[in-house]
Amino acid sequence: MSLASISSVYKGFHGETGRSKNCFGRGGETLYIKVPVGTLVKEDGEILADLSTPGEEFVAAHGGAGGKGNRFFLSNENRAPMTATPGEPGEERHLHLELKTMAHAGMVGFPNAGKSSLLRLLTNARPAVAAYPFTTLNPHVGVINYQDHEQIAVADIPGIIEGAHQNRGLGFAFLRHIERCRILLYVLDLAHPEPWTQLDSLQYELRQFDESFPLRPRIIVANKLDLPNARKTLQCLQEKASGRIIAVSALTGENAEELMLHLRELYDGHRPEGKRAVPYTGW
Ligand SMILES: Nc1nc2c(ncn2[C@@H]2O[C@H](COP(=O)(O)OP(=O)(O)OP(=O)(O)O)[C@@H](O)[C@H]2O)c(=O)[nH]1
Ligand SMILES: [Mg+2]
Repeated sequence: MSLASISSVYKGFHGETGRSKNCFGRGGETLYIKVPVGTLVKEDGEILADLSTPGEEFVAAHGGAGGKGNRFFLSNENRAPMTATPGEPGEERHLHLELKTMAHAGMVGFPNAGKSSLLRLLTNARPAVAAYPFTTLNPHVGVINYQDHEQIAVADIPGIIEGAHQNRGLGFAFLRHIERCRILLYVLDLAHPEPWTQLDSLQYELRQFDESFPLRPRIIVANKLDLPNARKTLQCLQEKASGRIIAVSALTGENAEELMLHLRELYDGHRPEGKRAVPYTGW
């Protein structure tokens, strides 16, 4: 992802004083910020602008009015004016620019569910994996490469817990990184005795953030299928949750292909009768 480019232009009247010296009226500079996708936030946290069109420009601070150069004072009476006036100071502002992650699919799940492990299995990304919660502190994006050269970008964000919308755990501000994801992967942990409660909590937290989240195409991914009691827990989960559940093991790679194919189906929007998505063979 390219970083924001910041450009500035002088605003003001350029002039000359005397015969040889150049001088600018002291007007400030107008700062233009060009970002891929991001949010400009004021120091007090107020969102100033949501820049959602890649490459959109935003005037972050206006330059002051320029001063008048000596040419301005040129007249019939005064053919060589030596006067110039200072301009006004420009606007000064401290802004934070938060860049949003862009991916086709976003993974949400409780800490330790195995989101980062899955991203490592499916893509070229290498986020840290560890047996403690909140290992992931920043979003990561990996790309799944399909045999027909189609690519699907998947984002892994820090874990969400119950009450995240009230700032529990790491809060749910990270959800803004998957705001633009068309597809959501709910990653559940089959080591949890009741993963369906995780699903309910996740859906609830997501709805608090954005009403449209629960309406997006989703895949329920039940991870850690390799664990001893996982299949029994999976059966209960299938009875309690609606929609297709894909059980996988990020550890052994079991059913990873099924997950990738289903993701591709959702990505393509539909699967024409009789035509299968192209399996991934790069691993
Ligand atoms: N047995 C087993 N362990 C797994 C599997 N997937 C992940 N783990 C383990 O679960 C722990 C957490 O995995 P992570 O991938 O870091 O989990 P996460 O969801 O990214 O966690 P946070 O970043 O804290 O939200 C690690 O010890 C992994 O080795 C799996 O399929 N089977
Ligand atoms: Mg992680």
